[in-house]
Amino acid sequence: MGASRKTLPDLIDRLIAHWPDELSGQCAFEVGLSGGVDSVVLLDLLVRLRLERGLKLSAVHVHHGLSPQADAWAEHCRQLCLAWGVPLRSEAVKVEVAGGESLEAVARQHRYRVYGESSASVVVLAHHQDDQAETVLLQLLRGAGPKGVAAMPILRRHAGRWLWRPLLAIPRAEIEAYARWRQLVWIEDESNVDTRWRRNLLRHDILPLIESAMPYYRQHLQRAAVLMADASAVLDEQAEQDLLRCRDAGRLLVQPLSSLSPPRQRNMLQYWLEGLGLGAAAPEALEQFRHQVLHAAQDRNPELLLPQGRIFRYRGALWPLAPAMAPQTTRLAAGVLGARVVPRSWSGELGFVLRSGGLDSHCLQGGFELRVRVGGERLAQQVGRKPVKTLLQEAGIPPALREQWPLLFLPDGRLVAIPGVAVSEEAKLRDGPGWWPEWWPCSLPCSRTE
Ligand SMILES: Nc1ncnc2c1ncn2[C@@H]1O[C@H](COP(=O)(O)OP(=O)(O)OP(=O)(O)O)[C@@H](O)[C@H]1O
Repeated sequence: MGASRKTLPDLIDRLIAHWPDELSGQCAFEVGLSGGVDSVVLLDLLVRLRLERGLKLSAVHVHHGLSPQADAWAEHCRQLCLAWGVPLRSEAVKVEVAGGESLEAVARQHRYRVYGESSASVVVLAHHQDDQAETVLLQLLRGAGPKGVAAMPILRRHAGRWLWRPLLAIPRAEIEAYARWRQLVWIEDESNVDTRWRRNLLRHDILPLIESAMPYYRQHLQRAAVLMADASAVLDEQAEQDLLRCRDAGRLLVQPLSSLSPPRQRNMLQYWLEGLGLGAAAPEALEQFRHQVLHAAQDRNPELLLPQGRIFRYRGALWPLAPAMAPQTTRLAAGVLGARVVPRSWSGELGFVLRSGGLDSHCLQGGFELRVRVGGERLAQQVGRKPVKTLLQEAGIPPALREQWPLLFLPDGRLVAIPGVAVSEEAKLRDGPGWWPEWWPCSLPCSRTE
């Protein structure tokens, strides 16, 4: 095509003009470098800006080992980075598929994990406007809701760093023209022409037809994505507010849920599920469950099976249940008071809130232990010592969760609390608020801290 600098608007100006304010103080940037034209262009642009912007630039290549060309890509990235003086992190990953996941999805999970291990504060990816348009359409064709159709944001947080896609408003054709103008060298991905993949089918057979009638379809789909991102954010805010009314520690109360309109019930349930980390439910299955939760007879315990666990109704509340984890006795230091921790080997999260009837902080000073019930334990109450089993039953804890419910012991072997259920009369603070231990069964894997 032979575009010259005069006829080709320099992408670098666009990059500078749209540099996000959020990144103004950041200097360590790591480019996700596949070796394909998009990420080679992105790296070239940032190399050109390196001095002017004072960037500490590096790149990361994830070696999936899936394609016959995988070694060639890795080598190409190595040579390119050597020539441009860019430190390269090359990470080999083993892509193994289990239980219905696609190879691409697992490879992507590995990539994002590797991005999350970057020492840079900003990871930069080369998705462009055509990628975005394809993603929006694919999400619609899969029957996605606002969150899916919102597709990729230009900037978002990922594992404590920024994930930035500065080329998202640039069409593929402009990126390729730039690459030719700069005489860059890249590797073509042979799988990009295989129209057995839905994305490629869209790219090669369907979108050219759409373009002939609607040349601005990319911008319009990008606009739709931005509108959907707003809609999705508003729905999340609504769900947060509704959860405040319905959530009771780790469970969801059916009574306040039933007072919401059906769309708000669905929205809040979906949002709650996303936060639990048990995997997503198909909207049809969730709707059926919602209906059963509201209408099934009191002696029934309707449940919703999820990829990594289940949700069930028990005595007027919805409970999440992750697969049993064989909890082990776990020592925790007093430093966790006021924080939330996910103890290793326990599928749940422990937290402490200050409230009347809570534990005296003095008795927790030397730390404490979480232990699983072995049977016969008793907790001091106003009148005598009550069996732990009875207290769990009275608190409405479902049988399946009682076996995994933690008991809080002091190092000297005294039982002082059943988190979320009761504290010992002997360890209670009498004058003023003390530490009330709370237990949220089921937890987000990302918040695992102990
Ligand atoms: N092997 C890789 N190593 C490092 N970064 C990569 C690799 N593959 C892709 N990337 C980064 O991700 C960008 C998008 O690549 P690609 O379109 O292949 O990914 P995708 O799977 O379609 O998108 P997503 O990452 O959103 O799932 C690339 O331009 C590059 O910045």
